[in-house]
Amino acid sequence: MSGKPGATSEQITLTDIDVEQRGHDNSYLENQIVQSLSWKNVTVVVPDRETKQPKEILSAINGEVAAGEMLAIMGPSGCGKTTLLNVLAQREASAKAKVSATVCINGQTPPDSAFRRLSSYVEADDALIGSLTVKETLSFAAKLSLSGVVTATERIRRVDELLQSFGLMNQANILIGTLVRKGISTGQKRRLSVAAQLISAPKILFLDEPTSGLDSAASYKVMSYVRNVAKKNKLIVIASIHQPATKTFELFDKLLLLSGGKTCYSGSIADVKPYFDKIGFEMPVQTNPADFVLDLTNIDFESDGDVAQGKIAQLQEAWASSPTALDEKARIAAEYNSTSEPLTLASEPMHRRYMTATLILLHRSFIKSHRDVVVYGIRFGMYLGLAIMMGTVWLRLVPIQSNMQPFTNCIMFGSCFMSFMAVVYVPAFLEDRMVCIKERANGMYGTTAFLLSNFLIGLPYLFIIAFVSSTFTYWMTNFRPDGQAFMVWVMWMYLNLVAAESLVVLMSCLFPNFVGALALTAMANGIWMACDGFMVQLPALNPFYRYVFSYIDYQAYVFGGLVVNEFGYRIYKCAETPDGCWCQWDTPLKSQCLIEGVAVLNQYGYRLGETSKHVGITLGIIFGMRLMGWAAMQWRK
Ligand SMILES: Nc1ncnc2c1ncn2[C@@H]1O[C@H](COP(=O)(O)OP(=O)(O)OP(=O)(O)O)[C@@H](O)[C@H]1O
Repeated sequence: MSGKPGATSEQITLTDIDVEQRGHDNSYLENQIVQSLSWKNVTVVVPDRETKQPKEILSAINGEVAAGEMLAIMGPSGCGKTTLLNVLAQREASAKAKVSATVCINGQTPPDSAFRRLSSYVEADDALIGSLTVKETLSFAAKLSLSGVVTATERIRRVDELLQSFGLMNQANILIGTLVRKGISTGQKRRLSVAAQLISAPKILFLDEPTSGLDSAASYKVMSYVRNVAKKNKLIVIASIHQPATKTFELFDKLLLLSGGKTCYSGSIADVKPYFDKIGFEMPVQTNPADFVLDLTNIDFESDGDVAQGKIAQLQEAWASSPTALDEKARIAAEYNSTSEPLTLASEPMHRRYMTATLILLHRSFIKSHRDVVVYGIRFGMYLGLAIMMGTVWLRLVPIQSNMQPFTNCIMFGSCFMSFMAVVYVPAFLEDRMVCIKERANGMYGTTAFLLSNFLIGLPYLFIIAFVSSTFTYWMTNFRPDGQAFMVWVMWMYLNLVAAESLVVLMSCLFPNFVGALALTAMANGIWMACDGFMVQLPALNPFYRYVFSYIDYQAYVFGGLVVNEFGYRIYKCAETPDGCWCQWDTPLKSQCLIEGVAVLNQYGYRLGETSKHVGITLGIIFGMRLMGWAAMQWRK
């Protein structure tokens, strides 16, 4: 973005007090800072997907919106609406895009941080936590953006005001809805998404397709709530919108119509018809103006491509040379030239207070974790079922030679399957991640607070799962009957679950879509299972798998730890034969027809006395996976 050196007029300073002082008489939402938002020469060039040559997807777009006005950005699919909205909101326009643009508030180009404090962006798809109620959603948004900035009483007042303003008072205590529990309607979710972004009192609101997926009645309702709030508080609203009904279209004050990345109209809604009549595209009476302009600019379904392109070029040229366009350009330039003080921001960016944010997120995750069965409930049930199944399949094994292999198999099955079943966590983590991405982009908190709270909230639940499931498997199977040995078993199972969940988090951060994350986690589990030393003992493992995977295979350390726990300190009876006794392994106790379990450890290459080292390595692997997950989320910013 281009900046402007040496400016002179009123300086915009947004302090904490500034945020708080919005009246106890007036609404806190009231905008007394931003008089106008304008932009000139917004041009975006991307390397074309096929030819790799530079391709202009937005060309020299100008526009302006005053306080209290709502602007609709419209045009056929692919005309550049979202790209423009992203540029105006100072977000990444498109992958590898080169952006040249001047975006001004009151004629000044504010620093990015000031711009972010003054604006909020509501994305096309709602990212809400389904297990929270409507009121809780707003309360957490308030805590995350305003803790330490306004008092708790003021936060509650803001939440109530927003519930009232968006017609959500009657739904305040209703859950938003999860995969297994129906909640509020799609239109109510949209209103809630907008309301949640208003809690920090932005002066400019960007809405990406706020009515997508809604019928015309619900679309009208959403936009009329937005309009009422915007008018009452003099907010600027800029929304990209598809095919609104006449009533919804008329809620807007201005239209910016794009086609092929260029402007075909920019101005008031009231002037749409006169303008198009004047340039020779007469709008029939009783026609929805939104439908009319979209039909005019959409050439996707035209049979004669050259004629259609010619029509679009005619519309673009007509606009570029129109007196209205030239006036608008001159006005924006004059406003830009008349001011010069740089904008400053007095307070620290909110996400710096990550300890506070971590605690608030922990509280929110706690509510989600016990209300939403998908998070831990389903896993608890599955692990319990698996534990009982294992306990009954390998029921009451006595310590005799012929049961040494079944004991080993049970350890292998338990450690691998416990890890594998963590894939059930993928959808819950992806929901949280999506919410985090949006809240982070609006400056509410950072990746560290999110991943730290996500890690901490899992620890007690995973311990409960490990303890309860181990209680069934361990005692029903008849592993070494010793309280301390049981607790060592629980510890390894716990580490296994924490590592498995860390793997899910890493894969979901690297490939944040359901199928991708699921497939990769399953594949990684397959590799860990194959290289954990049971299928092929480590000395015999192919060097590639041995050196690339086996040393970072947490399942290998878990399997080894459990095998040592069972066989390191137990004696088994050899098989009785008609000739007396047959021992599979020679150990010092052979003369007594007994085998020391250590023989099994020798077979697998495990040694006693390495538990602490292996616990340390497993903790290191867990830490490494979490760190890589963090890096992946930061990298995808
Ligand atoms: N790397 C690229 N190579 C070629 N074209 C690209 C590239 N990146 C973006 N585009 C094009 O830029 C245009 C603008 O995309 P954008 O998402 O802003 O459109 P839109 O109007 O919001 O579309 P929709 O209404 O369908 O969401 C699209 O036609 C898109 O195909």
